[in-house]
Amino acid sequence: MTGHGLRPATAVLTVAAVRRAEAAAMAELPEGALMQRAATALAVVAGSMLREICGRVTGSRVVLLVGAGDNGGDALYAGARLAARGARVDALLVADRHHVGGADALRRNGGRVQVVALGDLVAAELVARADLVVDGILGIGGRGALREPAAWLAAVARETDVAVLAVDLPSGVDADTGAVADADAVVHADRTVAFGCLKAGLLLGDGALRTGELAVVDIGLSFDDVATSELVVRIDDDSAAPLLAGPGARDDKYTRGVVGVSAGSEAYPGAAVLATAGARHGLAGYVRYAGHAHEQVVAHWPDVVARPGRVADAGRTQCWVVGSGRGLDEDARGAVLDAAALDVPLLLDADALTLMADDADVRAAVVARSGVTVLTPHAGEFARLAGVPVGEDRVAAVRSLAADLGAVVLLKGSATVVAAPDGHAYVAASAPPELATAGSGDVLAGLLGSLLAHHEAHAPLDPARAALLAAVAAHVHGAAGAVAADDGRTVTALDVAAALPAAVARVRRSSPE
Ligand SMILES: NC(=O)C1=CN([C@@H]2O[C@H](COP(=O)(O)OP(=O)(O)OC[C@H]3O[C@@H](n4cnc5c(N)ncnc54)[C@H](OP(=O)(O)O)[C@@H]3O)[C@@H](O)[C@H]2O)[C@@H](O)CC1
Ligand SMILES: [K+]
Repeated sequence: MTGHGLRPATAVLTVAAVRRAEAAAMAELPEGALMQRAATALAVVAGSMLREICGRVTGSRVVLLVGAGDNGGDALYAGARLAARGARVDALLVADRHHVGGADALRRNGGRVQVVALGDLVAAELVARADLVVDGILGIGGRGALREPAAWLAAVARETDVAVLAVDLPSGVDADTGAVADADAVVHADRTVAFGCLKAGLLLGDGALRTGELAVVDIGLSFDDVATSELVVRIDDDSAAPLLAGPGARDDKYTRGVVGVSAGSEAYPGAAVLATAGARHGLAGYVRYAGHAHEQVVAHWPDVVARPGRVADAGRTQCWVVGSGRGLDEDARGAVLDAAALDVPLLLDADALTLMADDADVRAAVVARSGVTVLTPHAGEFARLAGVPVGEDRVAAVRSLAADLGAVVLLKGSATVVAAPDGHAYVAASAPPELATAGSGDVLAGLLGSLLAHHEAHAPLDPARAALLAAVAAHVHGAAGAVAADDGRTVTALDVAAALPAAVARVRRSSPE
């Protein structure tokens, strides 16, 4: 795959791919043009932050933390622009070398440049009293935790609560994984301006917690030559909207897709209610339920056709969802094996994943399937399936398990990562923390199964498209969480399900380019 159709806000590139895209762009442009684009965009965001913080740029106090590389260069040139607009700009050099052209530009516009040593109280005072600190210590060239004196100044900024704008990436965060080697030696940004594209470290792991509000600026990088293995596609409203189109005038309930749900049990009827709640709003025209909680399901949702029998006898569907609260007994095992034997897409969640991890025959039956299989583990279930914990590189871990099992894997988390066996990978990173509530995953499973059934009814799914739909479902689920949590409301899984129609409508309203 190539990156045609990607935008800076949806393309998540590895550092190696950024470097190549950067080199290709530079070869076409005058010397330094990319850095000037980056610095211009950075100065615009810094200017708007300063206006929010102190009403104007003129007379505001800006401190640049400047490392050895081009990240520091961006900060220095942006600082020069702010100085030209009347800001009092101090650059604190924290490495043994710096971008000379950037420092000269800053000086020419009236800014000050000084080298800082560990314990330099004048520098600490400048940071503590600044209206805005610009973090140009490390960008995509950074490795590991911040060194001194940068770590110390970052701590001063954290402790004094001064506003921080990170250049490209909060320094101390691993660009490719979001790993933070030392929680005491990392910048905590209020905003981050990323250049050209996203990096996984801005969305995943501890990095996501240090990024603050994220802006991605177009500096003219092309994504045409980015390999699948170097790319993760971030799902936003614009990319999700085309996959959420409503029914056509000629559709009936069957052509819209039939989704089957076998979730819940006598012990856990709630999971059945929640999974079917999600399935009712995922575009399928018909929801079947097969399992022991059929009475509770019908009591909640009269539109769901719910029966106590086996999956194999439930009638035709374009996707089965099996797992949540279904249990681990022989009957539940039979439901997984029945569904695995059908050639329609199959989504396995929760208990079905535990069965798959613990029972070699179940695992073999799932791996041997010809139809598309989607697995939706949380981190604990992932570890049981993979035999190792997720680790710091979530994208690599998900790609690896997807390839091993020949299945689409959706790893739930504050950002949800999805990969297909061929390496196509997606991230949905807009879910509010309120989604971390019991039963929310059951709603997601039903929603995704319904979306899979709907699309399968129109054209047979391949794993890469199923992975895209999985990420779209996670995005819509996140949007529903945000709708449910609006105005500070508390959120239960049923509230998330109830908010799905409004979330779908919100995403549909976005107008792709
Ligand atoms: N991509 C694009 O299109 C564009 C990119 N642009 C910008 O360039 C940035 C990348 O610049 P870059 O390559 O110079 O790397 P950068 O991150 O500034 O510094 C790395 C230096 O820091 C050092 N160092 C490493 N780890 C360290 C640590 N833990 N603690 C302390 N020091 C550490 C390491 O030195 P070493 O230790 O190896 O001697 C190395 O020299 C990018 O993020 C973006 O802002 C834009 O200008 C235009 C378009
Ligand atoms: K930075």
